[in-house]
Amino acid sequence: MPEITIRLYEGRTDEQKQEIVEVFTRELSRIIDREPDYISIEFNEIPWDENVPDNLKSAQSQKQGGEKT
Ligand SMILES: O=C(O)/C=C/C=C(\O)C(=O)O
Repeated sequence: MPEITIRLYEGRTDEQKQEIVEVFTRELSRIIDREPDYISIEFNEIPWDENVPDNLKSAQSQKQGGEKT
């Protein structure tokens, strides 16, 4: 079965992951002409390191700030 494994930093939102699943499933299905039900997407969430992007750091700060109020 076609399977995609995506490495992502921890902290990506459920909405982002859902969109990734929808887009990658749709596009792989289209490209290989295979029903979407056969396609599997796995997320491999990795700890932050020195390369974590600023937009993810900002999103986490805003989220934590929002949780405190
Ligand atoms: O380098 C990796 O294996 C993974 C990187 C992940 C990101 O860049 C991200 O989640 O933005």
